[in-house]
Amino acid sequence: MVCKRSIAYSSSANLGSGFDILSVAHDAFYDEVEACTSEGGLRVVMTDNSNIPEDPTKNSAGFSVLSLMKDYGIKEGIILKVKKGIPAGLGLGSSGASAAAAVAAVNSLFSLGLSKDSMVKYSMLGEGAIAGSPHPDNVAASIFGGFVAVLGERTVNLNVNYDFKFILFIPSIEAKDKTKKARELVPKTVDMSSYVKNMRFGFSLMLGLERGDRKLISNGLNDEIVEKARLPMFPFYPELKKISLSHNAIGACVSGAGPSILVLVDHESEIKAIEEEGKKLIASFGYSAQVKEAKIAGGVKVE
Ligand SMILES: Nc1ncnc2c1ncn2[C@@H]1O[C@H](COP(=O)(O)OP(=O)(O)O)[C@@H](O)[C@H]1O
Ligand SMILES: N[C@@H](CCOP(=O)(O)O)C(=O)O
Repeated sequence: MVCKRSIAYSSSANLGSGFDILSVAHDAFYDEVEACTSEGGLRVVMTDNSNIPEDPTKNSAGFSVLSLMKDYGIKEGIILKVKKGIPAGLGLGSSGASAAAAVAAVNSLFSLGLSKDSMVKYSMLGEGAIAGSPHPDNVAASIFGGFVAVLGERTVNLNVNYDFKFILFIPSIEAKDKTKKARELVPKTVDMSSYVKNMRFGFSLMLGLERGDRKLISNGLNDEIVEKARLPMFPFYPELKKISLSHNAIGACVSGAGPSILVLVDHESEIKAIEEEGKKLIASFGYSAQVKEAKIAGGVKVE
């Protein structure tokens, strides 16, 4: 039996107006996957007591590897041992990280020579299997690391020239098939005024990161379309954003499809006040919340 072990970090996708395009990997949590050769077929073993399905067609890691095995004619059996470190269903790219780690481990186990873009392609198929439609942003961040923009079949890392860190508010809201449901709320058409506003936000964020311009980053962390359509899933978000900005956060946005909220802070921000008042606000809506500080993380690592 030959094995390869990989780890992939959590991520926050969309980053305001970058729905299915922008994402960032952070060191808040990570998943581990060990891929070992074995007897015929593919087996997925969840090595913790998470209630995540072990049926490979219903597991983001399993589905991605099944697609890889088919396309590369891999006849040998594989066992995927998935150790979840990223809580599922909370907007932290949990399903995406498992898929990314699994694809990277199998790529190394069979020396397939996949490019990072190819690993994104296969990992996002796993996302599609559980969220109803494949979205590449979480997996791209887990694979490439840092801030990424998924531009079709190619993912590009954004240059970041500003020193900040993240506060993640992680409410304990259980919602089965959360991202699938959230994606059903996204409008099929948008009006030109919202489209133009969102393009402005997206360009502002990317240019702000590149130029190290705090005001541009702050202006970029907004969204007129998807966050608004999904607001019932995280009703505390508008007030939480106001509190964060009142204590000089750089900006705040929904982490992926939520319910977690990502706040960017720096040396000018009153971090403790943001954390304490934000937690109190979420509690006033009837939810407890974990508050976790994090920094930008690197890409998937294979031992
Ligand atoms: N390997 C996996 N890791 C995490 N969730 C998985 C995995 N495979 C399937 N799932 C399912 O995907 C859902 C969580 O993914 P999703 O709704 O996209 O939320 P998030 O990506 O924010 O964790 C859960 O219903 C979970 O059972
Ligand atoms: N672009 C996707 C991102 C989903 O992120 P997750 O961490 O909530 O799975 C979407 O917004 O649907």
